[in-house]
Amino acid sequence: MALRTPMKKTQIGSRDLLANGGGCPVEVFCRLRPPKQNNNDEETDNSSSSVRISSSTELTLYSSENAKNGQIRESHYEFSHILTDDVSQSAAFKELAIPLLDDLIQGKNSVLFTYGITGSGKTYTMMGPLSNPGLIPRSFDVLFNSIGSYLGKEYLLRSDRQNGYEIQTEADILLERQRKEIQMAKNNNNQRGKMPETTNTRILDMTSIWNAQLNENCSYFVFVTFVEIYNNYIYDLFDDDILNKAPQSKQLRDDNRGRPYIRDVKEIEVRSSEEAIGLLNMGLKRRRIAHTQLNTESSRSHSVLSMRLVQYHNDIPMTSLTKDDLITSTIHLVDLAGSERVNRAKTVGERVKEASNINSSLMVLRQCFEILRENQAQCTSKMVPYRESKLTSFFKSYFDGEGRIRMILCVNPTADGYEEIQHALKFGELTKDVMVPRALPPPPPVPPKMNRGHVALREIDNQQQQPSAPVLFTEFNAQALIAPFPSLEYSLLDGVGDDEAMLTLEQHLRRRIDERHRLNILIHEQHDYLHKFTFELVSDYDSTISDHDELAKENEQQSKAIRHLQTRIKLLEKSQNDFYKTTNQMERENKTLKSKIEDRNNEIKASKAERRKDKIDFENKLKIKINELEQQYLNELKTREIQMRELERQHDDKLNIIRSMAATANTPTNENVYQNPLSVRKRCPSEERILQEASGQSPSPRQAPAVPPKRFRM
Ligand SMILES: Nc1ncnc2c1ncn2[C@@H]1O[C@H](COP(=O)(O)OP(=O)(O)OP(=O)(O)O)[C@@H](O)[C@H]1O
Repeated sequence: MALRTPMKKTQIGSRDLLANGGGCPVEVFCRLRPPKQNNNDEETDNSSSSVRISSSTELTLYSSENAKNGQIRESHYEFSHILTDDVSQSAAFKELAIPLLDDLIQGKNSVLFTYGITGSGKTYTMMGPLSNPGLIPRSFDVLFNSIGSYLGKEYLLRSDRQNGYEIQTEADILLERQRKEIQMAKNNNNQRGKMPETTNTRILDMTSIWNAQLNENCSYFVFVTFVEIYNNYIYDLFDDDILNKAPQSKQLRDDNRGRPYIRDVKEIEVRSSEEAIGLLNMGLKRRRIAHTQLNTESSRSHSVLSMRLVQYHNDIPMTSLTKDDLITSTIHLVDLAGSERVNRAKTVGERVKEASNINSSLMVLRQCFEILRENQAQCTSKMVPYRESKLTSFFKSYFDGEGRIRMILCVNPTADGYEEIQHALKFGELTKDVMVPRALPPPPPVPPKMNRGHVALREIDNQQQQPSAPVLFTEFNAQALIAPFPSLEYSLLDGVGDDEAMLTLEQHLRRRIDERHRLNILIHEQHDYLHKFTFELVSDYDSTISDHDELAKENEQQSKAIRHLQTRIKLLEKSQNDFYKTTNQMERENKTLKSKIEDRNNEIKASKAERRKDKIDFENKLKIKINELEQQYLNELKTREIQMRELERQHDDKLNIIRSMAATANTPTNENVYQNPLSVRKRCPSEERILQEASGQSPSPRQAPAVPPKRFRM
């Protein structure tokens, strides 16, 4: 049984491989960002440095501000290749990613980092805008242009979430398909009414890779994972959990071959580049939402997109396909967080913690490269501190030769300060000098020749195998090795010279030779079995040890957390006691205040009752007074009436006198004189006055009766 996954054990020893000429350098590319077109751009104004390219691999950095001694500062750097600011996205992709995709199809692994200060163009290089896509979208395009016609049966493979794949039965495949269809229907329902996202404006890369390893007789499967490392915690961007206010971080584990993987990470099979980009956009959207919820910045985290290609030879019938027949290869595309220092970014509070976490993880990356370089240059074996950050722990096996490492150093010469650029360039140059063991090519994806009998046998084998039994050990046959070997029959030597005896001797010797040959093969086979068995045992042992270490670490961390929590509980208990005391005190004060309020309320009630009584007294007095006044007025009114009547009567009298006088005046004078002696008598003064009034003369004004004004007392 062949172990066909292209994995090289880390325990083999990177130094041995390097010593045997199996090393290859970390490739570092420098990509310069063009200045912004806008002339008012602040970045251009603040420029304190400039870059001059001397050749396709060398550049010089100048400072536009003089150093203390008055000299212009300059420093010189060399890289694997320099991509000037006029290099297009498509050209950059061809230079940086096509060789890695070629490796991927050949079953080899690789990792590509973008490193640089914030705003230097890392995300532009990785993702790019829709109209000018970067490495990730183009990689998906080109991968599917190349292997799209040879995709294997959908859902045949499923990630076991432990860095491997399970082979699904027909029933599982059907179930999975139904599950996905239901999910899609749900999504469509949710999407109904919403504006569709505009993905149709994306420019597609039509490049396709052909290489000798692209075997048309193979079936290919593409899986994707997308995670971010933020504050030294790993979060799965495909996990719905990421949208929670407190998303769960994922743990790193070593698989049974010593390769680190993210436990329980969601690995999704994709069938086209559109599907992959859709997923990627969903991940980025979730990342933005999660960071908005947590009030953090997404550019302060490292993001890792992993594309995994799984292949197997079509000659292997699906029913007898096993995990060992699968060849897996991966490209990790890593967009590192900005490498600026805390002071430069003017960070405060939570941001300082973020910045120092970023700095420390980038610092550990730098230290790993530094120590690797030192170990290689001086033949020392200093321990490389991979485990000090999640980023380096995850890529540990790459430093030991699991695959090719490339780094793109992004630089914005017109905006970033001289020292910051110098820092980044120095890191790039240091990295370039590091050698990593060359990844061993995987065995070609050609299946062992099997006839129908073999296949049938294999299926019977599969049925008989206990799932938990170590497969290789069951194949070890010690009995066969100690089976009796035909001994040399010396009696046959007696007949030497006789043709027949010679023939018998020859046959006997041939049998012995054949038997020896068969035994040799058997020994080799058994040796191989034992070797692999031991290898698996060692791997198991290593992973158990690393699990144990991890658990011990976790245990220690949890004990620390428990101690911390106990201290907090004590503090909380103390403050709770204080709180109780204060509450009791306040309750007492509250009671006193309540009784005071009650007294006051009683006083208020009494005073209200008194007032009400006063009011009633007053109203009664008022009524009496009003009655008195009414009586007084009525009396006065009566007096006036009497006076008026008197006046009226006097008036009538006067009128009568006037009438009689008028009647006297109209009769003949003599007769009247004789008949009415009054007509000649002298008139009294009142008659005189009445006469005057009647003849139109104004009488002297009469005095109004002097009535004093009445005053009312209430
Ligand atoms: N090669 C380039 N050509 C044109 N524009 C570029 C290039 N590189 C970067 N830019 C522009 O520069 C700006 C900043 O780039 P980008 O967001 O990629 O920086 P970054 O290094 O990823 O920053 P951060 O660390 O904050 O994520 C963007 O507007 C981008 O469009």
